[in-house]
Amino acid sequence: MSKINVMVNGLPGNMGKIISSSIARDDRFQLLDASLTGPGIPDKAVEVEGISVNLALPEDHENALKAALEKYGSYIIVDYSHPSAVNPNAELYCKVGIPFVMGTTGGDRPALIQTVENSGIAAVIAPNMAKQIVGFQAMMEYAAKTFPGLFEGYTLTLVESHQQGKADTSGTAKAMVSYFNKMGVPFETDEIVQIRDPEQQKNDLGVPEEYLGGHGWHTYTLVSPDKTVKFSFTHNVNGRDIYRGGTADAVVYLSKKVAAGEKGRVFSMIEVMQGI
Ligand SMILES: NC(=O)C1=CN([C@@H]2O[C@H](COP(=O)(O)OP(=O)(O)OC[C@H]3O[C@@H](n4cnc5c(N)ncnc54)[C@H](OP(=O)(O)O)[C@@H]3O)[C@@H](O)[C@H]2O)C=CC1
Ligand SMILES: O=C(O)C1=N[C@H](C(=O)O)C[C@H](O)C1
Repeated sequence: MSKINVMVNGLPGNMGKIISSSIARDDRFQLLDASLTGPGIPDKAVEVEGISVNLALPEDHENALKAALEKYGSYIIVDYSHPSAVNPNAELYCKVGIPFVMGTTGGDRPALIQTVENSGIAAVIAPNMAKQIVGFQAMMEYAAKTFPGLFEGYTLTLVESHQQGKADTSGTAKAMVSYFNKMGVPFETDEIVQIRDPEQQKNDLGVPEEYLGGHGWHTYTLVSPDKTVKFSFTHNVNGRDIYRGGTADAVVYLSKKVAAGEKGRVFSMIEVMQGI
């Protein structure tokens, strides 16, 4: 079976490094020797598992995508870049005609979906590629659909902790808010409590020292109107390894959808995991 060509954008960032390495080591995929990077990156190339990956600055992004088409023919993009890049990168992918997996959070999410739906390509878009967290999301989606208003009158607190350099509020947390809203809890994403102070993370939360630079901790707490009942849901991720498997599954899934002729379609990670 021929390999799936994959361009990982967002090198030399945290996720760009870990995902490109994972793709390069997986014999289902061929990592492309080019990656779109950000304006602040001085390096011309980075080495990934023995592959010298050329880094294209924003002014060269379109040329880099087209050059990769010339060199590799078809390929799929995995984007783990920056919230500010979500919409412009997606617009460029759609303009050049490259299907993509968008792991980057933030940006204008309704506009992101509209861009793909108005295009001739397909995409997988998900704020969290960890399959177990996607499974939890699916449970929340089921509860919200099956028992709307379930937590009417309850109050929600949502606390998320990430590494100090994280550019945005947790996209995972924002996605979960919509399920609680459907279950009768009025809550706005600007009420999400973000913890970014390493000392607080280490001393108060108990984030292990070695993961202060890369973790994603989320706790959702619901308390009844008379305060006699409390529900708490927590998912704490240390490091970034957990995102590898879901990202690979999303690439394989999208490749099959492209081969089936899907155009103008956005797929979620729940659909990827259901294989539908
Ligand atoms: N879906 C999921 O499961 C997960 C999603 N994420 C998300 O992935 C994103 C990246 O996270 P992380 O790797 O930690 O962030 P980093 O800041 O470590 O890396 C981001 C990289 O992208 C570069 N960049 C900036 N603008 C562009 C652009 N227009 N095109 C390509 N690259 C660009 C940055 O360059 P510069 O330094 O110049 O800005 C930087 O090198 C975040 O949105 C995060 O929330 C993270 C983990 C899991
Ligand atoms: O920036 C991160 O690290 C993560 N970002 C994603 C998000 O914003 O939800 C997923 C995970 O929490 C890690």
